[in-house]
Order: sequence, then C-alpha cells, then structure tokens
Amino acid sequence: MDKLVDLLVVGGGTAGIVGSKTAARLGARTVLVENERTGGDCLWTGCVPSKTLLAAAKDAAEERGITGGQPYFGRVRDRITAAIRAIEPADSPESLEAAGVEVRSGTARLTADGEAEVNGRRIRFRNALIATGSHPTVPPVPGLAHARMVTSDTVWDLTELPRRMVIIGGGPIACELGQAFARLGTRVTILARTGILGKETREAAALVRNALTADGVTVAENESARTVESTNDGSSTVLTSKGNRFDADVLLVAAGRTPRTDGLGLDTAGVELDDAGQILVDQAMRTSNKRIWAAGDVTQNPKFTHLAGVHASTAASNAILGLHRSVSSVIPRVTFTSPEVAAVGITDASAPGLSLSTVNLDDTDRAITEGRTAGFAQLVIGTRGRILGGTIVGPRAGESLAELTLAVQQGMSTRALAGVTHPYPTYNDAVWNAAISHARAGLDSPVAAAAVRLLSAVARLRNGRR
Ligand SMILES: Cc1cc2nc3c(=O)[nH]c(=O)nc-3n(C[C@H](O)[C@H](O)[C@H](O)COP(=O)(O)OP(=O)(O)OC[C@H]3O[C@@H](n4cnc5c(N)ncnc54)[C@H](O)[C@@H]3O)c2cc1C
Ligand SMILES: NC(=O)c1ccc[n+]([C@@H]2O[C@H](COP(=O)([O-])OP(=O)(O)OC[C@H]3O[C@@H](n4cnc5c(N)ncnc54)[C@H](O)[C@@H]3O)[C@@H](O)[C@H]2O)c1
Repeated sequence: MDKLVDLLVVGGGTAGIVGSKTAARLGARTVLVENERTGGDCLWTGCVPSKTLLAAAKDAAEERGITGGQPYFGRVRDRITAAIRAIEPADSPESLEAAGVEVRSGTARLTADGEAEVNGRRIRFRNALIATGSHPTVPPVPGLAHARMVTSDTVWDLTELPRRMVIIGGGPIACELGQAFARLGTRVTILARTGILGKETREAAALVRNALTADGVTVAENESARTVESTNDGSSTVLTSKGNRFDADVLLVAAGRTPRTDGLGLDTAGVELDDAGQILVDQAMRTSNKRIWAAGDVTQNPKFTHLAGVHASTAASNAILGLHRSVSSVIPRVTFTSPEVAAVGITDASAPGLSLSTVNLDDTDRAITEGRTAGFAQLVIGTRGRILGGTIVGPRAGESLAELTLAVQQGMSTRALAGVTHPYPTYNDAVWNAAISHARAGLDSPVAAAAVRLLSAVARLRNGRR
C-alpha cells in the first residue's frame, strides 16, 4: 500500500525547505521531493553568490584605489564557494531529515487528485505544496542562442573575468551583477528595454544610474537587442533597436524569470495558471485546487527569497491546521547595488491624500562623516500621518528598511515613529528625521498651534501661582 502523507512538497529551494520544516514541526508526515540539489536558486545561483560577488567587487575596487592592482578572479570565485559552503548545511537534506522531513530525490508529477508520482513510485497526499521556482527567461533575439551567453544560472561557471560584457535586461540582476563585474574590471554595458530598476522611483533609479556610470558601466536604456552577431573567436556584437553596436566577450541575459511548471501535471490537478504561466494563489497561498498550495517564484507573487519563505510557511501551516490565514501584503525589497535601493509599501505619492517627507543623506550626519551622501529616505504618508511606505537609497538602506517595514506593517504614524529615540549617528536617522519633519509640520497647523498656545498659557498661569 502506498503511504499517505500529510504534505507533499515539490521543490527543495527556500519555499520548499521552509514549507516542509514548518509542516514537520507541526507534527505532519512530510515528504519533500527535489530533482537537483536542495538549497535552490538563492543558495547556489542567486542571493548568496551574487551578494558575495558584490562584496568581493567592492573590496576589489577599494583595493585598486590603494594599490592600483587588479583582483585575481580565482580569489573571487573561492570567496563565493566559501560563502555557499558556509550556508549550505542549513539547507541540506540532513538538516531537513533532522527536522523530521523525509527527502526524496526525483521529479514529482501530479497524476490524480491527491496522488503524485516520483520516479515511477506513487505517493498519496492530503495536501501538496508546489515550490518549483523559476528559471531565467531568454528572449527570442536572433543570433543570441549561438553567442557566448550566460544567465544567472551559469555566470558562476566563468573561470576568467570577461574583458567586455553586455547585459540584456535592466532589473536587479542586471544592476547588481553589472556593477560587480565593472568593479572587478570588466567593461560592462547594460542594455535595458525600459529604464533600469523600473519598479523603483525615478529618483532612486537615477542614483543607481549615476553610480553605475561612475563605476564605468555604459547604461543604454529604452533600447533593446535586435540581433546578435558572433565571430569565430567567441566574441559577439549586439545590434540594438537604436542602431547602436555593443561588443562583448560574454553576454549575460537577465531579462526576467519563467516559472518552472512544465511536466508537473498541473492540468490534471486543475491548478490554474496566469498568462505568464505562474501558479495563481489566493491570499492564503491556496491554488484553484483546494488541497494544493504553492509558494515562491513559481507563483504570481514577487520573486524574493524572504517572500518564498514566509509564504511557504503560511501555506504549510494553513494546509496542516486546516486554516485560511492570509499573508501580509507588506513586502519589502532591496537591490544590493552601491548605493542600495530599499522600498516597501506605497512608494508613489501621486494619489490624492498622500504626501511625501524626504530627508537627503547630505543632511544625515552619519553619511556626512563617512563621505557617502548619495541617497535619501522618503516616506509616503496618508491620512492622520500614517506611514504607508517609502524608499531608502544609500549605504545600508536594506538594514534601515526593516524599521520602515515595521512602521508600515503596524500602521504607525509619523508622530509615533518620531517619538522613538534613535541612537546617533546612524543611517536610520534619515528615516527618523523624515518622520520628525512630517510630525513637526503637523504641529504648525492652526489647530495644533492654538493647542500649544493654550497649553503654554495654562503652564505659565500654574507657574505664576507657585
Ligand atoms: C542572481 C539572483 C540574485 C538574487 N538575489 C536575491 C536577493 O538578494 N534577495 C532575495 O530576496 N531574492 C533574490 N533572488 C531571488 C531568489 O533567489 C528567489 O526568489 C528564490 O530563490 C525563490 O525560491 P523558490 O523556493 O521559490 O525557488 P527555487 O530556489 O528555484 O527552488 C525550486 C526548487 O525546485 C526544484 N524543482 C523544480 N521542479 C521540480 C520537480 N518537478 N520535482 C522536484 N523538484 C523540482 C528545483 O531543482 C529547485 O531546487 C535572486 C535571484 C537571482 C537569480
Ligand atoms: N536583491 C534582490 O532582491 C534581487 C536580486 C536579483 C534578482 N531578484 C529577483 O529575481 C527576479 C529576476 O530578476 P531580473 O533582473 O532578471 O528580472 P526583472 O523582471 O526584475 O527585470 C528584467 C528587466 O529586463 C528587461 N528586459 C526584458 N526583456 C528584455 C530584452 N529583450 N531586452 C532588454 N531588456 C529586457 C525588463 O524591461 C526589465 O527591466 C526579480 O523579479 C527579482 O525579484 C531579486
């Protein structure tokens, strides 16, 4: 008899790992199926290698400023491998088994209601969590398939620093990897069909554009690749929609993601997809099939590791406990360029009733003392001073975002945030001062001014009597 599991988890990336550990912790009989290696994109080809590359490139640029020497690319690669090795045990099959999850190697396919097949063996499940992630999208540019092309999956296999790199795409991957390679010494061109970092405010994108340009990156925006011509020596030339030609030894394609749903049997299971092929989930992370849940890059939600983990945890506990708890709609994001761009909630104040409060880093003492004043903290504020979101650009913007995220999630007002003592001098002062400045402006209103006058008069009267 095939065994019946409480939760079958398909995919062992962040979503699958967190979802299966959550279920096992609740005492559920949990099986996780992974067809490559547990850890997923974040560990092997995403966050961990890219953040290590950025750190190595920053160090290399600073070192070059002192010694004039070029970094040895082998050392950069070693540093990336070491970071992955240090983090990998937490995502390993052993750690999953220790948490009570049974790990199976293989490709899962849904075959009937409540049934799946893994390597020809049937598994019956009460609930399933689909967490198969996404892979890089390669746009159909004539000649691209024959060029020396890498994606975020394969760029880590480069054994030599490319002399010239053209990046197709203008999102976080293009900007982060573009800046890192430029700082290591590659001549980088970013070719973005629209503006770079299109999800961020224009002011934030402009600061990153300035930084990329200062690092020697050619940023070609509103321009896309028409064709790619390759030569026998392995180099290629990208011809663009504006008639420009950009030469490259390596092309890096960073043009978005495609969900991994092929061969999963989602049709059979009645799991609906959107037009982009992403699994549609509701606020409780349930799909159109009541016993199938999904989380992470394979869904229509934004593609971040933290979201994959939080959503998978909610999906697993809802599935196991029979709940329908919703996930939070407050989603922070950080692009780890220098300067970092961090944003949460509403970032555009053009709707009626919204206002902005902005403090630039050239008015922030910590930034002045460190000589790193390119950036700002900007709050979007609604009625009664409620903080609805904002953007932070600058050093450590990602750390400062945690406070702003908490304020948005808790529905805090600028007055409440202004009343929290902050240590001096920190980059968080920019967020704090933006809140103080808005709260203070509220005190200048005729009603508040009258109240202040009245209180002062009463205090004077009392003091006079003493
Ligand atoms: C270069 C880069 C940098 C990034 N940087 C950041 C960052 O700084 N911060 C951030 O929050 N996010 C970042 N991301 C995004 C982040 O990596 C993803 O959002 C996250 O890894 C998604 O996790 P997941 O579990 O949904 O999918 P994945 O990590 O892709 O895991 C899916 C797993 O499912 C397995 N699988 C697929 N199909 C099957 C099947 N049929 N049967 C069994 N197993 C299967 C796959 O082998 C894989 O292991 C970055 C991404 C990239 C590419
Ligand atoms: N720091 C982070 O959190 C981080 C870092 C890297 C990646 N990620 C995640 O990974 C996902 C994928 O990143 P991404 O940068 O590939 O995708 P993206 O979807 O964010 O950006 C893709 C960019 O490529 C452009 N583009 C698409 N087709 C093009 C073409 N043919 N020619 C030129 N430009 C083209 C788009 O206009 C867009 O600017 C993101 O959604 C992000 O959530 C997160």
